[in-house]
Amino acid sequence: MAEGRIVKALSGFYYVENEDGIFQCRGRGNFRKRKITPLVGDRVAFEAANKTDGYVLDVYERENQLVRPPIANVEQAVLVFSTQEPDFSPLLLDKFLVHVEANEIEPVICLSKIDLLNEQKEEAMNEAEALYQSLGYTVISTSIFVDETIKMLRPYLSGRVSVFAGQSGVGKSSLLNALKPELNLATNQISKSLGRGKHTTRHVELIPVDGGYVADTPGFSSLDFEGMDVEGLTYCFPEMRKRMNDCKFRGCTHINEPKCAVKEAVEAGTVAKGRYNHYLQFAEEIKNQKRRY
Ligand SMILES: Nc1nc2c(ncn2[C@@H]2O[C@H](COP(=O)(O)OP(=O)(O)OP(=O)(O)O)[C@@H](O)[C@H]2O)c(=O)[nH]1
Ligand SMILES: [Zn+2]
Repeated sequence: MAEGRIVKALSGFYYVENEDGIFQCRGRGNFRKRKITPLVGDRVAFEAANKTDGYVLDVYERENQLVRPPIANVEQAVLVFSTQEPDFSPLLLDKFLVHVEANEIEPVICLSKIDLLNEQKEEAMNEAEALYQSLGYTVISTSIFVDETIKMLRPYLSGRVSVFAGQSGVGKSSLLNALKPELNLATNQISKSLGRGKHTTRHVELIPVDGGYVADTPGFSSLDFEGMDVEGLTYCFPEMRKRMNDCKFRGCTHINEPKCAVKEAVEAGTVAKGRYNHYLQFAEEIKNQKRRY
């Protein structure tokens, strides 16, 4: 018996990679009966029939699982946010960070298209960079036209499974192409709709990049707060997590409670007001979601 990782699933085959190569495998082991669907990213036990084919026998327990796209065991999300075209959105970045934290995935914030910066914008981006770094997040600034910035990103991809995430047009495919030119992914909206088209179903594939794997499809295609409560939301903000024992009440949601350390820190300016306001907005969204069900 051997072990490996599913890097592609297509037409009933699982492509399992390990140090001996890639094996085209069928599932064996009553997966349907056991209600297990092997996913791309799964670590599996398999039996090689020869040097190229085999059978998946068992799926190891998952660290996590994204739904759209379906990928298991994602360790890192590269959150791509362009400084311009489209404009940087702190609200959306905070939303992505919450989703990443909730899934126990390590975020890397990538501020893209820095070649488009003007002086005024540059100042705002430097402030954003300082804020997110102060929260403990890794922030990298990139431009596909500046090789050194792409080089900065490479070490973060090594030895782990990553997805790129971020709104349309921020340059996710362009970055992947810059990291691995032979990928030749279509970039920009127009060439994409002419190319693969809407009606071709895409499969997810893990691509080896710099000693790690990157999904060829962006992660986190939906950002609703389904399944999250407000207390869970507080844990997705590092500045609140850090202060959770400082509030008067256990399980403080930092909204209306008296003697709240988070609200005091916002007043004192040691917790960013913008982040706190986003928190309030997400908490409201969660409450409204509950009311609907
Ligand atoms: N100036 C500049 N333009 C860039 C950069 N990266 C990407 N672009 C351009 O931004 C546009 C969108 O890039 P894509 O890579 O298709 O963006 P995406 O995030 O993959 O978009 P979706 O697939 O729609 O989610 C393209 O026209 C790219 O050429 C950059 O670093 N600098
Ligand atoms: Zn509090």
